[in-house]
Amino acid sequence: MYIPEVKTTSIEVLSDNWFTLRKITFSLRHPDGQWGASQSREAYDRGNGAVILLYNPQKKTVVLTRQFRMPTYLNGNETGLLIEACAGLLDQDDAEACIRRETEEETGYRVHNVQKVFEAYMSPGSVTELVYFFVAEYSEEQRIHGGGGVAEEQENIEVLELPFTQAVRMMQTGEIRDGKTIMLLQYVQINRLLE
Ligand SMILES: Nc1nc2c(ncn2[C@@H]2O[C@H](COP(=O)(O)OP(=O)(O)O[C@H]3O[C@H](CO)[C@@H](O)[C@H](O)[C@@H]3O)[C@@H](O)[C@H]2O)c(=O)[nH]1
Ligand SMILES: [Mg+2]
Repeated sequence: MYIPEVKTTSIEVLSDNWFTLRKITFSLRHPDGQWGASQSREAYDRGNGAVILLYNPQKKTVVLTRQFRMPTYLNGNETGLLIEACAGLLDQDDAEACIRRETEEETGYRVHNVQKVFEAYMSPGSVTELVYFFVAEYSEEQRIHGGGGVAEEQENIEVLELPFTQAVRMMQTGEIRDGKTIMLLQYVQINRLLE
């Protein structure tokens, strides 16, 4: 594997509103030692994220959320509503602390053991974000409120508890079409956590 040397010649901030869009101009050194031509790439920095799938081995159910996602509304999702596993941006927290907080805010469950299963860049050509993936068992006793997200942020998150078999069907029909959610549902399938 050849690891290229990178020479960054400029970083321009194109937008710095809620998150930051930068244009980076750079060149890479080829295996023959020659520097390649200068190239530019835009990179959208919205920090890193974490996502969790809650599953109940007794009931064979999972907890998902439904919320309005403007970028999907702009691109073919007629209602803008998207079914997703609970997720959030890291802020200053580590990934596990973040996902515990988000789980409580969005779903109303206070989970005990959370297990990290993998991490992934979700859009590596354009978005810097690295997402940390977790699963956790949940039960009714762990429910401390109805969930719904942070009111001041107008999150309006609906909490869905579905039979796992139904969630799997919804991936096949396209009713579930969020990447991180599909990855976690498939993790549960492959590792037979609900059989
Ligand atoms: N005002 C304003 N608010 C924003 C903007 N972008 C996001 N927000 C708000 O910032 C909050 C972020 O909520 P989190 O729960 O921390 O993040 P998330 O939006 O659920 O993100 C998760 O899902 C994303 C999509 O799959 C992931 O990309 C992300 O990593 C994370 O997993 C939400 O209330 C969202 O509406 C913006 O441009 N302007
Ligand atoms: Mg969220």
